[in-house]
Parts: sequence; structure tokens; C-alpha cells
Amino acid sequence: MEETIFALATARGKAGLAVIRISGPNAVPVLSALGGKVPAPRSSRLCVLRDGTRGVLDHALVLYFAEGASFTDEDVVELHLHGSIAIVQAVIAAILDTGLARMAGPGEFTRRALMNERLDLTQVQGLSDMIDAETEVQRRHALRVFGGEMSEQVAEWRVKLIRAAALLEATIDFAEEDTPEDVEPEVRALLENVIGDLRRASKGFGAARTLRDGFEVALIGAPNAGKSSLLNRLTGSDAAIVSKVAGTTRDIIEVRMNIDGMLILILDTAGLRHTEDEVESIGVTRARARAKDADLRIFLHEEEVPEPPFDLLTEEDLIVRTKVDVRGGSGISNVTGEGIEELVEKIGAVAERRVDAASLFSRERDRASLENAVLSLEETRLMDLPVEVQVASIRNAVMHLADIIGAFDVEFVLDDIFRSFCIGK
Ligand SMILES: Nc1nc2c(c(=O)[nH]1)N(C=O)[C@@H](CNc1ccc(C(=O)N[C@@H](CCC(=O)O)C(=O)O)cc1)CN2
Ligand SMILES: Nc1nc2c(ncn2[C@@H]2O[C@H](COP(=O)(O)OP(=O)(O)OP(=O)(O)O)[C@@H](O)[C@H]2O)c(=O)[nH]1
Ligand SMILES: [Mg+2]
Repeated sequence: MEETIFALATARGKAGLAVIRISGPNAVPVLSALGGKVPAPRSSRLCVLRDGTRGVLDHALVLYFAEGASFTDEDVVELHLHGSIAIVQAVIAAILDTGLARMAGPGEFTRRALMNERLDLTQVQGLSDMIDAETEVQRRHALRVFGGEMSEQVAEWRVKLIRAAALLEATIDFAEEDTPEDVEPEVRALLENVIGDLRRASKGFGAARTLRDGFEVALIGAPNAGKSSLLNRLTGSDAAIVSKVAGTTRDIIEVRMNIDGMLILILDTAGLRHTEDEVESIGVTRARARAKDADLRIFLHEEEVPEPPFDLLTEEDLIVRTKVDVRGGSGISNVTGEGIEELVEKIGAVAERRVDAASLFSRERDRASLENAVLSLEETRLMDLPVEVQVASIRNAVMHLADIIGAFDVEFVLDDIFRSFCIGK
């Protein structure tokens, strides 16, 4: 029998409400031990919670979800408390004192939902991304994954692959003379179709990861070019120290911002120059390395004729003149704000182009599964491969895809589908 777990489901700290969630066979006994009465399933009830040592704990709204119809699939009791730090502490202590439940570990409720097949692995990822989502684009993407779109895609590929394998297998069972109609064209078409899809999904992985983790924009340029001033201006913060001393910034400073619903990470870096100063020199090395890895670089210069570090820049990168308020010309001013809106639009346009290519697959392990599946399927293209070997390669690919959704019963599913498959149709 599973242990009963509980945890604060809402954020720590002072708030309007705090919810403690209890899941497992002892959920109701815990409630009873605190003097609460079990509400009807899926409805609420106002209870005065108390325990022997602490007296009255709170007047709480209690919810009950019966086993088989809850988020975890277990008996779940929710205590909707007043969001006071002291009340939450007292209720947690009182629950522990009952000896009927223990504190849940990170993600343990979701783990139970997974184990009890309420969610599959892709939905767990979607849920995790949903909770982490800070922007509209992230929210929409996470919701698609949570809603099962990724599993559906994988399921569709599986069906096609299993059909291809079944068609091939059928030919094994027939004696030479009564081989059914040539299955080769249909098998090839199915396999090529899936290989194409998998390649596209794998290609959109980088963009999906960028969407989830943020699009990195590195501000680079000579000391005093106005990088730190621009970071502060863009993000409406004073995260970076600004001074007229050349070589002020050494560490990389990262500030998050939201452009058109996308999470954008702005990086301020040390001014690029040769220097004898040991600390500044480390800063410059870091600046170059981080700038190279970023999704976009903006090279800032105050001189009329820029001298960009071409070894760092790509075609998409931006070269922008600063201090136009005193220097004239076209570009930006961190003082008057001239040109800043246009710059933000440009950043947004590049980020959008990138993020548009996102597939639903944003985890390294999923990419590995996709690529392994492609490799397995490509084996079937080899000339004159015995049918049995081709079938084995397809089954391998199906297994790699199953890893994505965490289907632990692949063999079972395969067997089942094979059994009910009708040859040639
Ligand atoms: N108070 C509260 N709000 C919450 C959650 C929660 O756990 N508690 N959730 C936690 O993440 C989300 C909702 N997730 C849930 C998912 C499934 C079931 C559930 O009981 N499902 C049953 C019954 C469905 C029905 O009758 O419509 C089922 O699927 O069989 C409940 C919450 C967001 N809001
Ligand atoms: N007039 C004017 N002054 C600016 C502008 N941008 C920055 N400055 C000034 O230029 C000096 C350097 O600005 P910073 O933002 O610290 O420059 P930085 O590129 O971060 O310099 P390092 O950290 O040393 O590499 C400061 O005195 C700023 O006030 C601007 O657009 N117009
Ligand atoms: Mg600086």
C-alpha cells in the first residue's frame, strides 16, 4: 500500500489562501484526526480543524476527491486554509503528529499521477513547463504538450510503423508462391513519411528549447559603448552598474524580459578590449564565450565607423550605434530613449522567426529518442536486407518512440496490435 503524502500546494509565504494537499489511503483518516468531516466527493465543506496540543488550527474549506477520480488517482483531501505562515506551519506540524502521512518530495504528486497513468511522460513535461511558463508563448506551448498533442503525434507515428512492420511480417509467413501483393511500396511510403516527420520534429528541437529557456541576446562592444545602460533601459531595471570608467562590467549580467510574449534573456557583458587587468581580462574571455553561444548578438559602438568583432558576429546579428543624443547619426540613445522601441521590435522579429520553427520536443532525451528512431528506420533503407531484420529495425524505432511517452508496456501494445492487424489492408 502506498504511503500517504502531503505538501503545501500553494506558494510559501503570506497570501489570501494556502492549500495543503494530502494524497493516499490515509488522506481521510488525517482529516478525521484533525476533527474535519469528509465532504461528499468533489464538493467542499467548511471545517474547524484542531489538534490536541495546538487547539483550533483554522476554519478551513475542505475538498475531497475519491480514489479513481483525482489528480493522483488516489484519495485526495485538500485543506484550503487562510494563507498565514503560522497557520500553515501549525497544520503541517499537526498532520505530521498524526503519524498518518509524510511530507511529499519534489514532484511526488505528479509522479503518482504518472505511475497511475493519469498522465504520460510528455504531459508531465508539459505540466512542468506550464508551471514554469512566464510568457504567453511559453504558456501556449506548454499547454499544447500538457493537452497531449505530443503524445498524439508519437502515437500516430507508432501506428504507421506498426502497420509497416505488420505488412512486412505478413510476407514472412507466406510461402514463395502465394506471397500477397507487393507490400514494398506501401511500406516504403509509410517509413519515409515517418522519417520525414521525425526529422522535422528533431530539427525544431533547438527552437523549442529556446522558447522554453529563453532567447539569449548578448550586448557586446568596446568599453563605454553603453551596453550596461542599454540593458537597464531595455529591462527597466538598474541591474547593471553604469559608469564613465571604461571596463566597469566584468561579470555577465542576465535580465529577463518579455517581448511579444516571448521570454528574452538580455546579457550584459564586459567591454571587449585587450587589457593587462587580470580580472577585466577574465571578464572579456567570458564575454566572448557567452556571446558566441547566444541566440543573437547586438554590437554597440559609439564611433561613426564601427569596428565589429567579425569573428563573433553572424549575418543576423545587429550593429547599433549608441549615444546619438550627443554623437548624432542614427541609432539609439540610452538617455533619451530614441531608437529603443525599434531595437526591441528588431529583437522580437528575430526571436519570433526562431521560435516559430519550434516543435513540441524540447527535452534532450526526446531529441535523442527521435534521432535514435530515425537511425533505426534508416537501416531499413539498406538494399536487400532480410525482411526479419527490417521488422526488427522498425520495432526498435517504435521502442525509441515509446521512451518519449514513457509507455512501459510497449511489447504488450505491439503484440496486441499485431494480433488484430489485418493483412494488406
Ligand atoms: N484545488 C485544486 N485545483 C487544481 C488542481 C488540484 O489538484 N486542486 N489541479 C492539480 O493539478 C489542477 C486540476 N487538475 C485536476 C485533474 C484531475 C482531477 C480529477 O479529479 N480528475 C478525475 C475527475 C474528472 C471529472 O470528474 O471531471 C478524473 O480524471 O477521473 C482533479 C484536478 C488545477 N487546479
Ligand atoms: N549621452 C549618452 N551617454 C551614454 C549613453 N549610453 C551610455 N552613456 C554613458 O556612457 C558611459 C558608459 O556607459 P556604460 O553603459 O557603463 O557602458 P558599457 O558599455 O557598459 O561599459 P563597460 O561596462 O565599461 O564595458 C556612462 O557614463 C553612461 O552614462 C547614451 O546613449 N547617451
Ligand atoms: Mg558595462
